[in-house]
Amino acid sequence: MTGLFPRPRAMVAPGAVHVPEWLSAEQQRELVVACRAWARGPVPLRHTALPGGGVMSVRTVCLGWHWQPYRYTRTADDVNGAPVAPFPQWLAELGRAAVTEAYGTESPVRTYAPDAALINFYDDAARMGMHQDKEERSGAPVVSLSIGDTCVFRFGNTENRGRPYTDVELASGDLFVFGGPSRHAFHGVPRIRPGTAGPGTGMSGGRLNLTLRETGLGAPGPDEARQRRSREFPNSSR
Ligand SMILES: O=C(O)CCC(=O)C(=O)O
Ligand SMILES: [Fe+2]
Repeated sequence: MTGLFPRPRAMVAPGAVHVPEWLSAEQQRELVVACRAWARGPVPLRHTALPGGGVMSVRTVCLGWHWQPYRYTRTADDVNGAPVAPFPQWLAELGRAAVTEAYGTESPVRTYAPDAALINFYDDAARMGMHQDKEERSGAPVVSLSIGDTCVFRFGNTENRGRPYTDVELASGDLFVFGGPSRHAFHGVPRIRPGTAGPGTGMSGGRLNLTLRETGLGAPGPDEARQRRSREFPNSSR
């Protein structure tokens, strides 16, 4: 929702860009509908079990690759063993548009090809501790889209969970992209601000966040396939 005061676009750290109100109201509603369908399965929205025995307060479902602490798999072995839902082409295109918005058309990340998404649902009490997104082998940026209640998003440094960090209010429709020198910055969500979402999202409460990532784990790309062919058929010109 457009507030009383415009919230300016900001470079929070080198490579970390906050673009307020990037998604239109219609895009937000469409994403909410899509997330509802993904939350129904084949893998349900669940509190991720942590190695120490606890569970995360956030509920999560994945696309493309299933994330569990601390790896990606094609099946949700810590939930119901089902294959993870596919990562749709339209979401990859939205991810490319987000990266172009953050870094400009001249940026080499025009080739951004996200193949995994974590869809996180936060109720009023949910939080996410400071962590790095580091199970990906690709150095490509992470694209984060927020819908529903505003949260405090803490964006820190690449060394440790503590200061220096910057607290950013992520509201419905906001885009946050972190790549380059900020790709492995610690970040987390210390607080949700209940009841702050506008009425137009189709959500009755809580906060939805989608992070899109390039895992670097997928099927071999053209270069890899070509190298393999030339190993197998050394006289081939391809
Ligand atoms: O909810 C957010 O804004 C951050 C989510 C996040 O950091 C993650 O899923 O790894
Ligand atoms: Fe993260």
